[in-house]
Amino acid sequence: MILIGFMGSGKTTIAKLLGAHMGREILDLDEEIVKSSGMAIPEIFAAEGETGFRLREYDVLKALPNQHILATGGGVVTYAASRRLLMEMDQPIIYLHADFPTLYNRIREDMNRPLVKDKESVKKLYEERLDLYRSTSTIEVDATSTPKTIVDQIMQSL
Ligand SMILES: Nc1ncnc2c1ncn2[C@@H]1O[C@H](COP(=O)(O)OP(=O)(O)OP(=O)(O)O)[C@@H](O)[C@H]1O
Ligand SMILES: O=C(O)C1=C[C@@H](O)[C@@H](O)[C@H](O)C1
Ligand SMILES: [Mg+2]
Repeated sequence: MILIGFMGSGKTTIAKLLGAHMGREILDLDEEIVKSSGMAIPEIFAAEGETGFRLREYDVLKALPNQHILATGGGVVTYAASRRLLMEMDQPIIYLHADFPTLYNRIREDMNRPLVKDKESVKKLYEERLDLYRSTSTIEVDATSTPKTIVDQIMQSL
């Protein structure tokens, strides 16, 4: 199972709960990138730009085992080759959808997300990505409810 969605939609949070609920291992793509590069995400962006980060993200994704619950990074759908890899994994792809104000409130204070600068630019990213999340996913859930409700909704939709 693969979780996609904008920053703050709860991919990491929900993957942990789902993993515990289903007794399955979880992997977090952002964490795997940090492990394999030995750099924090803001450091990768500073040294190599978003382009370098997307290439690393693709390489790590390509090497991951398929049977885990995978929490992706918020921008993985913006790189066509990574999007294709996700779709080829032949797993349910769950899109955690929330409105922009809810997401912005969750991520505004977190310095670990280099693409979160001024509110308008984050909103633009959100709008540009909506169609990508929808066309990449097989299931869409409402990510504004409580984590437990979201997990229940995902379990029912499988
Ligand atoms: N359903 C929810 N209700 C309330 N708060 C939530 C919910 N899901 C996540 N959060 C909170 O929102 C913040 C971001 O969550 P999380 O890190 O899981 O998002 P993410 O989708 O993995 O983000 P990123 O793309 O940056 O990795 C955290 O502080 C988390 O506790
Ligand atoms: O939305 C994005 O483009 C990103 C989201 C995070 O999960 C990280 O993958 C990184 O900060 C980029
Ligand atoms: Mg995350």
